[in-house]
Amino acid sequence: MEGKSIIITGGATGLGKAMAMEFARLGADIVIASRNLENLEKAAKEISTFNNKVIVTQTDVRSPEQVEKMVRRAVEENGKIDILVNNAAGNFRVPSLDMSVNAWNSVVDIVLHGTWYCSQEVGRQMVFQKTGGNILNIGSTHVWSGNPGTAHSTAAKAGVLALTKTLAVEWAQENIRVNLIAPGPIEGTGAAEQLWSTPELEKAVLNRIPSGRMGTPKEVAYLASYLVSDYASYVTGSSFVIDGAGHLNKGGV
Ligand SMILES: CCCCCCCCC/C=C/C(=O)SCCNC(=O)CCNC(=O)[C@H](O)C(C)(C)COP(=O)(O)OP(=O)(O)OC[C@H]1O[C@@H](n2cnc3c(N)ncnc32)[C@H](O)[C@@H]1OP(=O)(O)O
Ligand SMILES: NC(=O)C1=CN([C@@H]2O[C@H](COP(=O)(O)OP(=O)(O)OC[C@H]3O[C@@H](n4cnc5c(N)ncnc54)[C@H](OP(=O)(O)O)[C@@H]3O)[C@@H](O)[C@H]2O)C=CC1
Repeated sequence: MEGKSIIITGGATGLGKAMAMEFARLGADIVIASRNLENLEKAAKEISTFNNKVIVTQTDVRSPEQVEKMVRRAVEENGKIDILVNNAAGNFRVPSLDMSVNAWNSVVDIVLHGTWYCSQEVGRQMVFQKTGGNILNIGSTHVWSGNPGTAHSTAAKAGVLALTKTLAVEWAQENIRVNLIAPGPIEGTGAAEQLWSTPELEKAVLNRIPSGRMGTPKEVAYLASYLVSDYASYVTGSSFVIDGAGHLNKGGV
């Protein structure tokens, strides 16, 4: 990945930071973008231990203007963009019948609209560069299984899956690959804080996973590294589940 210029939204925490660390270890230059500047600067210090270039840009992906600024900054600093990882997301548990309009909008705006704004802006830049490139979206297994209490996130991630396939087909002629990783529950992340914060919930989540444990952020970062690298040069429009078989029937009677 030496010389590759990679933007990771939500790259200061959780899975985004794990991907940023692994891509940096492999030699890439990293741009991390999210809202909390303190988190961004703290993460940048850690990511830059690999002696590569790390840029932070305070960005709310819900704002097309801020996304445009993020892309401009990345190009100013690194001369181009090779890879975008749409990882920023919001989620919380709320029964569908109690969900306010703002609650629905806040999650759909981050997950679906944010992914679209970033993809379109970066896609335009990649076409302008005539270099091709690739986009990796972070989805979720609950798109297929459903997940009571997170209707906003489930619906938005389903939109991201459909967008992945559509852009893969539309942009293949531009040599832009678009893929998606669908993680199941991963330990030590923002999802853990939002979705299984009590021991009872954690036990219930664990009980559904045939492998008997949650995934780690590093395991997701390894899969991401493959997908954004040239090893995956013929892989586009695909989604990859990483969940210890959690989306399958656990078996037994
Ligand atoms: C389990 C099996 C696993 C199954 C497998 C695992 C699947 C996991 C899939 C996906 C996982 C993830 O995405 S995990 C990602 C976790 N990380 C995050 O969420 C980090 C980012 N989150 C955030 O910034 C916030 O939580 C978020 C609310 C989304 C956005 O913040 P904002 O400041 O923009 O929004 P706010 O103004 O605070 O709130 C907007 C509205 O939402 C409402 N709202 C906010 N939190 C609420 C809550 N807990 N319950 C009800 N309503 C809430 C507020 O009251 C507002 O509505 P009104 O009062 O009406 O105005
Ligand atoms: N961890 C898990 O078990 C699973 C995670 N996923 C997906 O993995 C990805 C990472 O989640 P995870 O690491 O758990 O969660 P985190 O909460 O650690 O990461 C979410 C990141 O998104 C950023 N973000 C949120 N809203 C915005 C916004 N409006 N603009 C820019 N950045 C924003 C946050 O930073 P800030 O608040 O500073 O803006 C934060 O860094 C998400 O796409 C999530 O849906 C999917 C399935 C399971």
